[in-house]
Amino acid sequence: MKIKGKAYRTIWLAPDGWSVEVIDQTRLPHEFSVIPLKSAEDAARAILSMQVRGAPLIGATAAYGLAMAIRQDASDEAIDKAVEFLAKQRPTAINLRWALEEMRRAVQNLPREERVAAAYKRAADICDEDVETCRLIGVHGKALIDDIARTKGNGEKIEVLTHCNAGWLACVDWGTATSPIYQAHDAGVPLHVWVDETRPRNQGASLTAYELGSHGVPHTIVVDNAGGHLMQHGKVDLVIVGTDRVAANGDVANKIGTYLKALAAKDNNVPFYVALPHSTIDWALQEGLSIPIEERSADEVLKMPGRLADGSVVTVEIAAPGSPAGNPAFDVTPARLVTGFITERGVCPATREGLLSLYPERAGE
Ligand SMILES: CSC[C@H]1O[C@H](OP(=O)(O)O)[C@H](O)[C@@H]1O
Repeated sequence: MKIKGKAYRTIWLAPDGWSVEVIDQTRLPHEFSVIPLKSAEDAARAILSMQVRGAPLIGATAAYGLAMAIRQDASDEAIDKAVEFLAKQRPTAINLRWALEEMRRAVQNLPREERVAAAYKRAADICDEDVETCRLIGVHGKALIDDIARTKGNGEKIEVLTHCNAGWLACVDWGTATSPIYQAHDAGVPLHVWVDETRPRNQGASLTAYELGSHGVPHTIVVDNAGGHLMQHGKVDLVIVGTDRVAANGDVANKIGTYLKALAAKDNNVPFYVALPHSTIDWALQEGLSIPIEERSADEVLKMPGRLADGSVVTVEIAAPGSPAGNPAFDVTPARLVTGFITERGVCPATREGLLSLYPERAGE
């Protein structure tokens, strides 16, 4: 997507042809900072610190991290070690493990001297595939928005609520939950987005609002606890969120607070859709409550970054000194609360049968 008229992806090969550059998302929205990643260790650090974040982008970053590791040592042992080192950085998004296994498959049967080129090719393809996959998610999601617009009638604005950031900053481009929004907006569909701030790291207020504002999409930041109220008062026509892992039965792991939004949507008969690429489906997992939920630092709850009037960015304490804090980073929304999935292959019910209708090659797994 474009920032100040310049088109960006979230990760790209540096001019040296072997390292990569990424946008440091911990500096947004106050500072647009591009940082180099020159090793698997750099990639791991960027993933853990959330300089890069979002399931597809975590996978893409790890793919290049592994390619850089293979450039250093293409032995089977080194590859296995680098895969496990990168995979352990964040446990919930299945895209991390998916991308690393895709990379391993791309090189494992090759002679060592061919592995570096094959690794960089697969990492580049993972990025290119993600861009097209997210574009297609937008195509199918826009059709859904068009249907709602027809039902709502007389050109009224479509009100969409989203949680966290499942935008182009969480992917290589387009985003998952935001791709339908961008494509509908660009097609002239009148819409407005309620942006959940998404405590504790405020990916909504800091990243989704930054994205939508840069693209000219009308939006309003709201506190996480406002969503139910907005739905109760008929101010939400559709909820679209992203996901970090979908179990084979349709249960959805996503940013903490998603489950509560889904409960409010169910109670108010608001359609609740989850946008995802194929790489986010965990076909080996039969239900969602066994999805590992990342527990992050208490400091993310107890402290918050902000910009002072002089433009400097500081971190301030926002809680009672000495109080402990819990920080589960994700929750699991049962499939029964999900209206449907928006994927690159189309829209389906949030069931195993629904997923298999779009991915029949997975039957029998
Ligand atoms: C398209 S994946 C976006 C997904 O990732 C976010 O988590 P995090 O910011 O911690 O990486 C959030 O769950 C989004 O829905």
